[in-house]
Amino acid sequence: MKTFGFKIDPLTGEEYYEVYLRGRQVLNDPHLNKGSAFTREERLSLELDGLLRSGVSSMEAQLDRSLESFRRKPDDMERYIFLIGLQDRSEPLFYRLLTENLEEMVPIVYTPTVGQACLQMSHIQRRFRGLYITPDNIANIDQIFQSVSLPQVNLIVVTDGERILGLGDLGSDGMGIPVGKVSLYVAAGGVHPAVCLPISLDVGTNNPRLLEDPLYLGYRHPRLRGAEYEEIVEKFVLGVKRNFPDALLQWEDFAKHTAFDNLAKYRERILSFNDDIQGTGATALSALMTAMRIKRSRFQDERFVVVGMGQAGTGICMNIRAMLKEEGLSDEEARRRIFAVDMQGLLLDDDPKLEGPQKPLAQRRAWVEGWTLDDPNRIGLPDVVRNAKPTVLIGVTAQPGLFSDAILAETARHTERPIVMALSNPTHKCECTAEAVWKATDGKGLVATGSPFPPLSWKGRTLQASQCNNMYIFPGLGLGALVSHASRVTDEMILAASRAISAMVTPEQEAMGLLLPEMRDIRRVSAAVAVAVGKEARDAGLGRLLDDDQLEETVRKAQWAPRYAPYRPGRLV
Ligand SMILES: O=C([O-])CC(=O)C(=O)O
Ligand SMILES: [Mg+2]
Repeated sequence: MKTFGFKIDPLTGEEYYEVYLRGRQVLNDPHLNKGSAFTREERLSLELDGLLRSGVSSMEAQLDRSLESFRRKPDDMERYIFLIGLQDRSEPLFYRLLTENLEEMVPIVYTPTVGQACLQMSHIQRRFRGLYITPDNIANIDQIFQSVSLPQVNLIVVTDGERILGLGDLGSDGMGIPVGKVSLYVAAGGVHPAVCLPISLDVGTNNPRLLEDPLYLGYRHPRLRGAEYEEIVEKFVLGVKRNFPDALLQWEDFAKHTAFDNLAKYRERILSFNDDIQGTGATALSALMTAMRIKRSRFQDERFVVVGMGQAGTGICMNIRAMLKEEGLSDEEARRRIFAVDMQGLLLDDDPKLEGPQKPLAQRRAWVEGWTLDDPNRIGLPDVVRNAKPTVLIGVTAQPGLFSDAILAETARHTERPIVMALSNPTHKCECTAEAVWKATDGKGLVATGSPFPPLSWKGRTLQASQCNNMYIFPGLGLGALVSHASRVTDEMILAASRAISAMVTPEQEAMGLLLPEMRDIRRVSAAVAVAVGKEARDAGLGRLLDDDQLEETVRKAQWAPRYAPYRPGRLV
């Protein structure tokens, strides 16, 4: 049942919501509730008289009150619970507070605190948000989708919870992630909250801690695998296509194999992308593009060590390879510059366990013949760093401390300005701290991390690490694909997004070592990404035929600024 619709008064041109609820139902709907800010007229017409205290607050006064409550909370988890509570009471107020305090609040509703929240989700759960699809209810998917009260659905973020950040299988406790991603779609991208739907595809969990926890709220069953798993995903995707034909689907925090399989299987069939492979890969590429500009270097002048061949690591390697080839290198020349390391050590071309996407990334055995090794049977990270002399070190392993002081010092011996990207989330999974890189490089290292780190004063300068997080990509990518009516998300659109982000880093920011724009500019960044994506979609014949100015105007208008719309009572349904 729809609770409201977007309307324009033909007489005055006024935009308003036509509201189909009355009384306490209005107050219980987070899209509609304005709390003490309902005007006297709305209080009468929507039957709220007597349900609210007499005073009428402005949104500004409500923001002051909310900020006061937020800052009174003793720790980040309590701040998270407070903000989710506010989101459940009033979305416009929550989003206004979030957009006005991005740097303070994004680390709470998103990485890293959202990770802590997911670890405890069944213990801190308040209201439920979005949809929970399980093997028990998949047969009713049409009914479930039809019951969504949003006026329309354009954006879906779905997880099956098997690889939540670097925290592993959290079952449907992982729903915090799609919820957090939607919060950033709205706050950073400007997508309207009433078109966004987070979904948990809850196919069970293999996490014994959850299966044994009496408070666990998910589908209490070992994970579906193989054909059973594929069938539920297929039914889910078909259900999305039938019920929300204009929606973009974002795959989030699946385990590696299902992430690659689902992306390959569905990217041509439904407008979709995988945030962890493509989003993280594209943000890392942006950061590298900026680093090349700072160092006045080219990709072909660098040697890249990438540790952790999961989704992000593979996506990053594929992007680096694409750039090397764009600079004119052959396949073999590109291969020589990328050292991909996983569980087994350096990937080598004669390894029978190599997976499909890893094959072009493996080093030739003959090329490493002369290397000095700690153990002749395995080429570990220290061996790679000592012999390959990387200029770029990228970690996506969820192994804290992997980039030890010794590894950083060895890297710094061979290059003055190493680029170090410790991308695992949340903070306690990071391969190294930003400070450790600066210490090892006398403040010269260029650093990006997945979770935020504080700046550091170093010999009279302020050094900053960029938060290399897919939040720079996905909100604008989604917005651009949607407003340009793209039929699918191509690699070229994502590359255009990477370039747009890097182009926004100013020379002053570069001087501080920043590789990505600052978070306070994220809405502008998302707009630039959306425009770049829309242009690429148009030029490839996959999107609307708008000229550049029209595209910019469309994106500008699409970005919702959180505020209360005026309400008028609609006929009750
Ligand atoms: O959510 C984040 O902060 C980045 C991300 O996608 C992940 O780590 O899986
Ligand atoms: Mg993710």
